[in-house]
This record gives sequence, C-alpha cells and structure tokens, in this order.
Amino acid sequence: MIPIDDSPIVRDGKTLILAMDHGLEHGPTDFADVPEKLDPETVFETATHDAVTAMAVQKGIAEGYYPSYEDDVNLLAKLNGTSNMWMGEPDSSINWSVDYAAEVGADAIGFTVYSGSNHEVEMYEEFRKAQEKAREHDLPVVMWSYPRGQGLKNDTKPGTIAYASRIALELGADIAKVKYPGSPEAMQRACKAAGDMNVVMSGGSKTSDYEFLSTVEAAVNAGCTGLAVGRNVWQRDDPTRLLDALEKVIYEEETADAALED
Ligand SMILES: O=P(O)(O)OC[C@H]1O[C@](O)(COP(=O)(O)O)[C@@H](O)[C@@H]1O
Repeated sequence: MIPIDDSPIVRDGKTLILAMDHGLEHGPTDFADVPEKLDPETVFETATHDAVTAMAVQKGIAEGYYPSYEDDVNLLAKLNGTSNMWMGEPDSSINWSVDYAAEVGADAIGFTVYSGSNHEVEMYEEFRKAQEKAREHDLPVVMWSYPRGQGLKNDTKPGTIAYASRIALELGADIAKVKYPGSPEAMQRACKAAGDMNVVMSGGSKTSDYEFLSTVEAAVNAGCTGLAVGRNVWQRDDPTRLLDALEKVIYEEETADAALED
C-alpha cells in the first residue's frame, strides 16, 4: 500500500469508480434495457460528473474512447477480465500490460483476483507482476477482490468479505473493491481487516434509488472510502441524478433520505 490521497482517483479521501467493463464480463445483455449505453461515449459522458474520480474500462474501450475524454475523466485501466462464456474455475486473462496502460494514459490499475479459485496461485503471481510494474509508474492499484470458486458456496459471507479485503492489503493493493456483505457490521469488519487501506463497495445489479443509496450510506458509515459501481449508475435513465445523490452520500456524508430530497 502506498499513500494515494494525492492521486487523481481520490477526492477528499474518497473514491467513486464508474465501471464499464460489463460488455466483456457479462456481454451486451447488461445493456438490453439501455441500448443507447452500448455506445461507450454515453458512459464516458456520465463519467465527467464531478462525483466520479475514475472510469474503469478494458483496453479496447480505453484506446478507442478515452482520448476524447482525457481532460475530463481519470482512467482506471482494468487489466484483466473474462467473458461470461468461460465455464471453468474462475480465472481472468490479462488483456493489456501496465506499461501499455500507462502509455494510453492510465491514472490507476484495476485487477481482479479470485481467491479460492483453483487458479489462485497463478492469479496471485500475475497480480504480483502487475502491482510491481504499477509501482514503477507510480499508479495506484485497485484489486477487485472476489473470493470465488468451487469451494465457496457463498461469496458474500461476512468472514469471506473480511478475508477479501485483508488479502488485498496483504498482496499490496491500494484499494480493495469488495461486495457488500449484507450488514453494516460485516462491512465494518471488512474495513477493519484492511488496516489503513481504502476499501470501496462494489455496486452489484440494479436496485431502487433508495435501496442503493441506503446501502452506500451504510458502507460509508462502516468505513468504506467510496464505491465502484457500474449498472446501478449507467443502467438508469438519469444517471446524473443518482450521481448527484451519491456525491452527497459519499463526499458530504449525507443520509440517503437527505440526498434524495435535495
Ligand atoms: O463478476 P460479477 O459479480 O458478475 O460482476 C462483475 C462486474 O461488477 C463490477 O465489478 C462492478 O459493476 P457493477 O456495479 O455493475 O456490479 C464490474 O467491474 C464488473 O464487470
């Protein structure tokens, strides 16, 4: 872990990552109800909102669309990723190098690690190489820390999520991105397990404005320093309205109720 408060992906100690790697991870199906969002430019436009401190995308999207937004959006280069068609034990191929991501203009690196998978050993080695290369470029590393695999029946159990955030600290990430473990107490346990490292909550599938903002509020109160979210923002008809509210909950620590009333 390195100090990241001065990084462009951190604002007042907090982070809001807008993720849009779903075209690879889940396929075009995630865009079925919002077909206009299949055009990555529409989501880059959303990422220009002040609340968003970085946009997480894969290589092809970064190469094709980031150059038009480099003055307004910070790039989080998601290095690895797998399609939904992969049927083996959880694994993720590395699709671009840290050197190339830095050349494209990355402000940070993102890397998925599936602890518990039969591929854990290889994934840890791959993460080591990426993390050490990121240090050479002075780029913060965000670990998508997702325990997953045939031995794990429930990947959001409190103990599992606390283990996930601790693994990110142990392996040298600067931010752990973990799923919400179901209660503020369990999220607090996960944040404590990460020591001084920043922990952000992973968004998940779309829920109502209130339900989503309340969960973010609970996560922030539990010690999370922000959010990495995709579908709960860009699958909405009006992502800006939700980002306005998220800005209040994350940076101004307002309640979900107050943020929605404003
Ligand atoms: O592996 P899962 O749980 O299907 O979700 C993976 C997706 O979730 C994210 O980590 C966050 O996006 P969401 O907020 O839409 O869940 C994406 O970066 C990724 O594509």
